[in-house]
Amino acid sequence: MPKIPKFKIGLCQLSVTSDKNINLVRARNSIEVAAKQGASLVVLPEMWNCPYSSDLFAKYAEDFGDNAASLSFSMLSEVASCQGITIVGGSMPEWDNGRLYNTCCVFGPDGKLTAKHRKTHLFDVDIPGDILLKESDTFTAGGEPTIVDTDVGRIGIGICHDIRFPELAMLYRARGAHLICYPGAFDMSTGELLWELEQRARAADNQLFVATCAPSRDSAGCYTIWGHSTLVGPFGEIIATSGHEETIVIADIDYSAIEHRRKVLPLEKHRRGDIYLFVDTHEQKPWRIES
Ligand SMILES: O=C(O)CCC(=O)C(=O)O
Repeated sequence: MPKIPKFKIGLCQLSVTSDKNINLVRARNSIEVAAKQGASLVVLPEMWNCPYSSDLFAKYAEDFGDNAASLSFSMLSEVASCQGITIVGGSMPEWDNGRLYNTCCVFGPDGKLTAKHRKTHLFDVDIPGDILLKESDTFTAGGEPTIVDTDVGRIGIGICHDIRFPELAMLYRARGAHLICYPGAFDMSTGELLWELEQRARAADNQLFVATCAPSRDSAGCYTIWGHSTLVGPFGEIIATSGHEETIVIADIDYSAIEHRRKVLPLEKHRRGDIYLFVDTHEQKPWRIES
């Protein structure tokens, strides 16, 4: 069990502009307000410091290896330590050795980086008359799942399209995650139908908490964002959610609900591994839990 079984989470749904400095100031303010309202874990949206636009990712990207040069990285680290909170830092475009990644950095209450997740499933989509996007033209996909022990429990990280893959969430559950955080930026075409469904499915199937955080609809970028940052409990129930405008969702998490749900409905015992295979990639790859 984590050090704090009960705590408040803050989901900062931010309006992203084309001015990175403004985005940094807004994100910092929002994190501070969430912390003042009692949040010990704050989650930011996918691409909170850069408009969601393939032609801009490279321009806004920073190299997190050289902390001093990365304004966004330093800001998150500093505000985490000033407020004494854990931050799941949404995602930002990252340069590393000439490659561009869509990356989520997690910071502990001492301001230290505890984990880094690079979006593993890139969003390549072509729905005629609706949406055409090929993230893989711009980004390199991350090669690893990311699970991290924090002051507020064991957290698995996914970014947006990663939520569509139940296998990743199953893996996090198998490794003892209490909560999966998915910074995301679903657009209007798949958002209305699937954003909530995917979150509730990942939470209900795995009997754990799922938190998502998106930019607000008025954000700059190449497509219109659905919004609706949400916290879902281990029975698939929506605990708190938002509309599409800039806001902060503050909600209580009580991890004893996980134990309770798993006791009254022991899905792990019902699982029929004899008729289907749950491939635990732990067998194939050494597993690393960051802390
Ligand atoms: O999977 C989807 O429908 C949306 C994914 C997405 O918007 C993203 O990964 O940025």
